[in-house]
Amino acid sequence: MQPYLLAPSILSADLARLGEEVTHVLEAGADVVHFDVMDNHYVPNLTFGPMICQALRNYGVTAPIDVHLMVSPVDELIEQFADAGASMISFHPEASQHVDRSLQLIRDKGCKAGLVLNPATPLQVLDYVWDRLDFILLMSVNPGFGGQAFIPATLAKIEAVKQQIEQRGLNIRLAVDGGVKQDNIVEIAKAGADMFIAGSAIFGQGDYNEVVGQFRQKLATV
Ligand SMILES: O=C(CO)[C@H](O)[C@H](O)COP(=O)(O)O
Repeated sequence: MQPYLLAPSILSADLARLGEEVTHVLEAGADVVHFDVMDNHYVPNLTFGPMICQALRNYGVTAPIDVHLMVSPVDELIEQFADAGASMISFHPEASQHVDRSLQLIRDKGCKAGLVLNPATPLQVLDYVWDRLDFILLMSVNPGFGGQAFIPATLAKIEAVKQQIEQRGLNIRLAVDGGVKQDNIVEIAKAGADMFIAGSAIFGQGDYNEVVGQFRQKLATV
């Protein structure tokens, strides 16, 4: 497993120039494109559908696209995003009527499968589906908007999930999303995360070589 993955969230990109923005951030050394799908139902905001994912593939983006579904229900969009070029797909357990089936569907469609836990979601939702998971995404803000502050209680949760992954001897990536910045990424990595989703700390912050380089330098110290 590649040690640390940096996944810029396009929620904070200049959407009028999305193809260029994504290309630049990948050229600067980002690993994964994080795609926040919001339906104005599960969360009070509305963003991108599968057509935009397909448009990025048509534009020439070959990096993994990580689709975070903040929608309910989930199954139809799992199929559509997989067909549109997604590489990783995650959803919130409370948004699916049949979590086990939705996770299986993601793998059946050839993508990596993940569950997303909100800050107040207990870890018990992971029981009985550990073997269906390629990654777990811990939200460190409440979902729906970029630019929020990291919730400090998430650090203990990252440690607890990491411990369970190790105790079970599983090969599951642990991603953290929300309020991830240059000044807290080391603490988040030390707690056990190995994938970092950052929107407002990357897009719109000037030279992406410099910004992505700062994140990389911080991670190199862990
Ligand atoms: O899932 C999200 C919001 O629901 C975003 O990915 C997340 O908040 C990243 O944005 P920022 O880095 O600005 O906090």
